[in-house]
Amino acid sequence: MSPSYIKTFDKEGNEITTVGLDRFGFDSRVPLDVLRSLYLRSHYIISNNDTKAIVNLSDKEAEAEHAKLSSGYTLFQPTSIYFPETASVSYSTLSRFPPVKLLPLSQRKRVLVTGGAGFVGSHLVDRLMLLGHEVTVLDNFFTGSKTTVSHWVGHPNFELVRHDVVEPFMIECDQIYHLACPASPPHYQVNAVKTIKTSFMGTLNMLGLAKRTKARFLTSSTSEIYGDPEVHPQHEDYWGHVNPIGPRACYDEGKRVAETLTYGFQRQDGVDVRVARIFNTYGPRMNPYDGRVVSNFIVQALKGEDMTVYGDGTQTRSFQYIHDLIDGLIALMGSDESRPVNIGNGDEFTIGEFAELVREIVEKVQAEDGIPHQKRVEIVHKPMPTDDPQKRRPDTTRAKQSLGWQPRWTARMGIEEMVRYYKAKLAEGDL
Ligand SMILES: O=c1ccn([C@@H]2O[C@H](COP(=O)(O)OP(=O)(O)O[C@H]3OC[C@@H](O)[C@H](O)[C@H]3O)[C@@H](O)[C@H]2O)c(=O)[nH]1
Repeated sequence: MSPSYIKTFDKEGNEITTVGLDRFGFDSRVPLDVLRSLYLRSHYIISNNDTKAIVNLSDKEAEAEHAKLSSGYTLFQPTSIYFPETASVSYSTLSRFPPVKLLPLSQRKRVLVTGGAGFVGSHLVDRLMLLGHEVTVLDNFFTGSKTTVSHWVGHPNFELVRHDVVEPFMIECDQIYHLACPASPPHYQVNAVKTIKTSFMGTLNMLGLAKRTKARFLTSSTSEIYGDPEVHPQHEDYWGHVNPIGPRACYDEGKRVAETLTYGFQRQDGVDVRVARIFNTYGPRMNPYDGRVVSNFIVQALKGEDMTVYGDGTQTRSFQYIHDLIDGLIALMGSDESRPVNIGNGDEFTIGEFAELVREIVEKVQAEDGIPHQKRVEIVHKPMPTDDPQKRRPDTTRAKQSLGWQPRWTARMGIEEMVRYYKAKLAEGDL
């Protein structure tokens, strides 16, 4: 079956054609097709596993394939041509940028996104750009990549700056989304001192900037501030259960002190703050070697390798799709809610169950694309990492009451889209 038949339905069974919300006098909705056209490039859209057949599509055929998924937006695609004989890629710049809203100056915000070239940041940048804002991305490219936002380079509303937030940065802006920090346990543990320095000094610098410019400041906190929780599900008034000297502490405690700093600046200096506690999130543009569970499982299953469950697989997580998170972040920034808000999906899985779900979805997508069934991949067990939380599920009552926000994407729908994204990267030789 070709991707043209992909339809995405929300938890109530209604088709999802737009993402974003109409809240607080601000309509942040954009068509899903437009977003997809930014992360599923034309040669990524494939209908079989024969790499030569894919790359030999003429431009017109490739556009037609792509149009099935992102109807009407092929004009705005960069053409990246893969040459299998030499394993090289030829990139072109966009001939035209996707149309962005023409906002009156009074509504157009100057938005700074730290970590804007990361997984979450790049999806936020896509939204803010399409909505007509002026966006500056700060990134040191430690875990982020220029390719995630390269489709906006050259646009008059967009600026990309290589900068590490541990150093001060000056700019005039109206809003700051502070996302900069490695988020995957193997990445944030590889240089623990740098991680805590980023959380502390990076947040200090950005709060200083918010104080000077009177910008509204949103910091990306995490479910990890609850540690290995004794309260389930986790609501925002729970203070958490964190090992302050364990290998995860650089991140958990770093984010906790970032929250403390944020509310210090609010009380002391009147800075207008927002705190999003983000639960496990996945989606396209996650680095395939990021090391977190969703990307690991999908890439392993696609490559026919053993899927690695840590421990006995009875620990739980609740996974949210990237578009739901971005809806929540934009709604929170626009709202009057200055208390911390959990942004996450309440659908909880044991990691063992989740491995089986991912395996089943990968097999389904492969069958639809005519890939002959090979040997079923095995699920194997590896040692449990130290201090790995045993359970995690957000209580999102506050997000519902204060933001009118609830997640719409089911794990099945989100994983299926992410499988297609990685499958295409694999076919291109990019995995
Ligand atoms: O290959 C793998 C990877 C991970 N896992 C397990 O899957 C669970 C989830 O692990 P992840 O690494 O994806 O994420 P964690 O929940 O441990 O941490 C995450 O929490 C929320 C965010 O702030 C961060 O993105 C990240 O720190 C853990 O129990 C982990 O042990 C596997 O079983 N196999």
